[in-house]
Amino acid sequence: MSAQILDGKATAAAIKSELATRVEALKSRGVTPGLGTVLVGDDVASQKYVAGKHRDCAQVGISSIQRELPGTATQEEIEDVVRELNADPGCTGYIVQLPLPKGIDTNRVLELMDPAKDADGLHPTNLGRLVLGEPAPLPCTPNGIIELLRRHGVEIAGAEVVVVGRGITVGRPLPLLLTRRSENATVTQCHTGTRDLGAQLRRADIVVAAAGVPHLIKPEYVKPGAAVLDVGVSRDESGKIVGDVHPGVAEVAGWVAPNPGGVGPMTRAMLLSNVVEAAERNAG
Ligand SMILES: Nc1nc(=O)c2c([nH]1)NC[C@@H]1CN(c3ccc(C(=O)N[C@@H](CCC(=O)O)C(=O)O)cc3)C=[N+]21
Repeated sequence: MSAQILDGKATAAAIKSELATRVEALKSRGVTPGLGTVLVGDDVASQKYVAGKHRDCAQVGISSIQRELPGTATQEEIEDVVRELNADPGCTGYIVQLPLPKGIDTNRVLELMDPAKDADGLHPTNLGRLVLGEPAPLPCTPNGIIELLRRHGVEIAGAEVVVVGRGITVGRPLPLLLTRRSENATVTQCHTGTRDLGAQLRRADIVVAAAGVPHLIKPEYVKPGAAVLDVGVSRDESGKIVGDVHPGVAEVAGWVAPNPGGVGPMTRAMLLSNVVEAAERNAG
């Protein structure tokens, strides 16, 4: 028996069509949401991601603001672009595509962003608001994971969730979202220092693999029927994406989020959602 698919591509398409309706309503009130991207350097993967985000914007009716700087850009030049987008009334929200080139102080750039325009939900002020339970734009990948589970009817309340990874974009913030009263999951956070990963994973109703270690999650670690979401993006010699979840897991799990086609498209949909929400908030 093979697992059912948590279809991120189809779910993201449904969310985008809902967002398009909300954008139309905003436009009839004279407001057009705008998403800005700041891309520094010529990393091919980053260029592809950013291009994808602007394609998404076009589908939903959000206007795109693209800023590109060469890999030789200085700290001051990057910060000037951030200040410019902070001041631009046409820019509802924006992201600084990560990673930034070596030698750039990334945290200094991110802290300079206007938290109200933080489409990633990763500004220190907004992460702080998440801890405090105050309204704020939510981190896109964790929010996308919850939305993907919810829209497939996977029960989160009362579930034992094991999150593998402690990165800033997924592993660290995801447990904060899952343990809110509105989600009510019980969460264990594992990482490369976890003594017996298999023992932790075998208890899990939901596994989120965000460690960036190819095929870390083996079939024998997975409880039959569990939901397993693969957020790992490593690449093999030919440049193909290799996830954190071993392909054999699909024979044991009840649900799997494939990679690609699972969490990635949801991340992009939640980015658009943060921009539309910010525009609605501004419109009053
Ligand atoms: N400030 C910032 N915010 C980010 O959100 C951010 C970032 N920097 N830097 C890089 C990572 C990576 N990331 C992805 C989002 C979607 C897919 C995605 O949609 N992937 C497709 C496939 C894409 C392919 O085949 O290459 C999928 O999973 O089906 C992938 C990767 C966002 N990131």
